[in-house]
Amino acid sequence: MAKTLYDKLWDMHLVEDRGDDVGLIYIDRHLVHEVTSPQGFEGLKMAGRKLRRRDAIMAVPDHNIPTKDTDKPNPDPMSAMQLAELEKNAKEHDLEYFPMGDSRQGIVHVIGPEQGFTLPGVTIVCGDSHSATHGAFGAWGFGIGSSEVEHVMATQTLVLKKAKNMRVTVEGEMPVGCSAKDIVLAIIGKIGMGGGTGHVIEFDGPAIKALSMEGRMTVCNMAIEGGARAGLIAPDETTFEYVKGRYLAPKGAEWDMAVAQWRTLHSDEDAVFDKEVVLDASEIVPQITWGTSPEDVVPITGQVPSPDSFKDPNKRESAVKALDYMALHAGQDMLGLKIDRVFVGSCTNSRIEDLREAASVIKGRKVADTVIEAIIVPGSGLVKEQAEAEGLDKIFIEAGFDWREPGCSMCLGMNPDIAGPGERVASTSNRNFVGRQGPGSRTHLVSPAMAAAAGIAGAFVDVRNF
Ligand SMILES: CC(C)[C@H](C(=O)O)[C@@H](O)C(=O)O
Ligand code: SF4
Repeated sequence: MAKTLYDKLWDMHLVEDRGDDVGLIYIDRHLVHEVTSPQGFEGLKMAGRKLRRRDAIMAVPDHNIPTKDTDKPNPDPMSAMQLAELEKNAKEHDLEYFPMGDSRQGIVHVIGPEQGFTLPGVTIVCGDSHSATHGAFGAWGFGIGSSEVEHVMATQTLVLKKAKNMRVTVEGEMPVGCSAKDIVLAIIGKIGMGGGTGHVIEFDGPAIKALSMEGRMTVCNMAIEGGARAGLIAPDETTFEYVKGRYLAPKGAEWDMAVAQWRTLHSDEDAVFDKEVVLDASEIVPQITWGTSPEDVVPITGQVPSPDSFKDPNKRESAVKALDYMALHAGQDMLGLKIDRVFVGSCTNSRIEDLREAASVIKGRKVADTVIEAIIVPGSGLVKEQAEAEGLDKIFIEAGFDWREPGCSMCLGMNPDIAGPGERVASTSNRNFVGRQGPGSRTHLVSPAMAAAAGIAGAFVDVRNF
């Protein structure tokens, strides 16, 4: 029977079929950060169990760390505790661990791929919802809860219910001024935040295949915001080229064997999907969110919708609340909306290509006087080094942007990088939930180019003619 890529990944990792689409699944890789791992390590200890495979874990601090004054003690005692706990556990279990200041340190979803820890065909989990990012490699990456973290540590397996298959095909060619972020925001705008519920989404089509690995990671990263359990893109030459030579990538004869196997990782021609969605990339306009859910998205040339335009009464009610929280009114133009802060970073948009995209807009210009702070936060120490080798840091600093150390930063209010109440942020992150970037903060999700342009103009502009 014809199989989808997800079917193949499921079958490859099925240890035991428990019937009714439930299976015991082998987990190849486990990424660990300071927020969701302490309970797992503690539980393991309490139960008197050992780590099943220490070599299957890569540990890194990212959420709770500051991105400046990193030589000073962490200002938040709770964060300091979590970080110390991670370090202690990493040492105790002799894990591959990249502490702050190590160039290999960064956001889990950036460093996994960078180190060749993320490979096509593997199952890769993390106590973190954006683990879908790794699907860009044709890896089955998904987020797990704290008790599952412990289960994986102890057994290297999970009992899972098989998800349904969904395919999002993006036809055509992406217009100039748009990037992967605009594609994925447009997809979420179309399918809604529940559109992928119960499904694994495979992204396919010429516009997806044309993306770099960085772009593919941006798309898969946000699969979860469309409700999906995971996002996938079949590996191809672009994937192999990215992976080749990385620290944990197979070498020599093993590389050739691996590539031969990876070439089989695609949906069969006649595979049937439970749900299919098709989009035309050439119709995509730079996207911007207006509300408090990633599905609340419009083209930059659009207006804030009226709550009355939603058929679903719950959606209508949440739109009223969102407009109130965001201090926007129905019919208002997105163009020209004034901003207070810029955040370029997060596991969605902090890779080298994202920084190049921002730099190309920023070059030779200055941050608007009205902007309180504009920060650019590389996803890892290696991204930072690469950006500096290309001189991007100079472009940012000369323009008045703050060039930071790697971490999750202003993506969420778990470290010193927060926006104040009522402040409007042009942000390249993935969630615009109420209070996400600090209590009362107002987030607008955009691409790196759009965020950079907003910083220069002091307001949202259409980067296509900026
Ligand atoms: C802190 C962590 C558990 C959380 C997640 O699971 O995604 C965070 O990374 C986020 O993006 O909200
Ligand atoms: S960058 Fe944001 S979305 Fe990504 S792992 Fe960190 S907090 Fe979560």
